[in-house]
Amino acid sequence: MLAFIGGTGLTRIDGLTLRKHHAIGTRFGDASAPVVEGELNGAPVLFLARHGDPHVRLPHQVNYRANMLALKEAGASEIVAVNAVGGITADTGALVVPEQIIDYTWGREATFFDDPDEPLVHVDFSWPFDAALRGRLKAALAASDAPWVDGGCYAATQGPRLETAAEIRRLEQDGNTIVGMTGMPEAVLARELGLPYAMLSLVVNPAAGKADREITMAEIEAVLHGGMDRVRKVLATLAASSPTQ
Ligand SMILES: CSC[C@H]1O[C@H](OP(=O)(O)O)[C@H](O)[C@@H]1O
Ligand code: HPA
Repeated sequence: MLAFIGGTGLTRIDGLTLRKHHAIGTRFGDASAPVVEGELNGAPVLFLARHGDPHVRLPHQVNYRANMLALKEAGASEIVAVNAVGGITADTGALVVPEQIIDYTWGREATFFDDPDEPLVHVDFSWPFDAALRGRLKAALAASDAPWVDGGCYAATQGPRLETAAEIRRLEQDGNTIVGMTGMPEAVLARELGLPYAMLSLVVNPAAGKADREITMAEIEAVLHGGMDRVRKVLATLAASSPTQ
């Protein structure tokens, strides 16, 4: 089943008809919220609120391993993760389907291979996002009237504070185009579980130093409101066009 992870501004999906809740405890603890199973645009889907419902867990407090395992146990066969991001070179309001990711987080539980008695696998992560799933996501975006960007690199920072202007300059020199706090270890855990994973990122503010003003939650929330409505439409188009599994 196609699964969605919603982040800031996407704690629930309007239009998702509820079938059941999976309250799954994993060997790593509980997921942020029960996994919702339902129907979106006539298609079966799963949904998980990354930060909980209501949104209570900060990015460094999310139990990413429990979230990903709970989705797999609920029947996820592929995952589209939605993120709010700052724009380094991408414009505010744009939807981005990144092609690469760089991990600047620290101290997070970032692997399932933590048991010395179990065989260790060094997963290939050259191309962190699934090409076929990205392709279907891009087709859904092309059918929408939303401005969107194909490609770019997501910088995963530790948070919960926003970055300094100097940090953003460094991230830009590294080749990053957008910045958020949750892409890692989520993306690599999906890879370790063998789940195709792609990200749909909404640019909610110019990254630090990219506009001549401070970043305020009020400006972010103003963009989130309309932006997540566009995201919901894209997800509904994607669900309806996805092979049922
Ligand atoms: C200023 S909002 C920061 C918050 O929003 C993003 O969350 P998510 O990726 O779950 O949409 C960002 O990573 C931070 O957690
Ligand atoms: N930086 C990091 N994460 C974010 C930002 C940002 O500017 N905006 C939304 N999430």
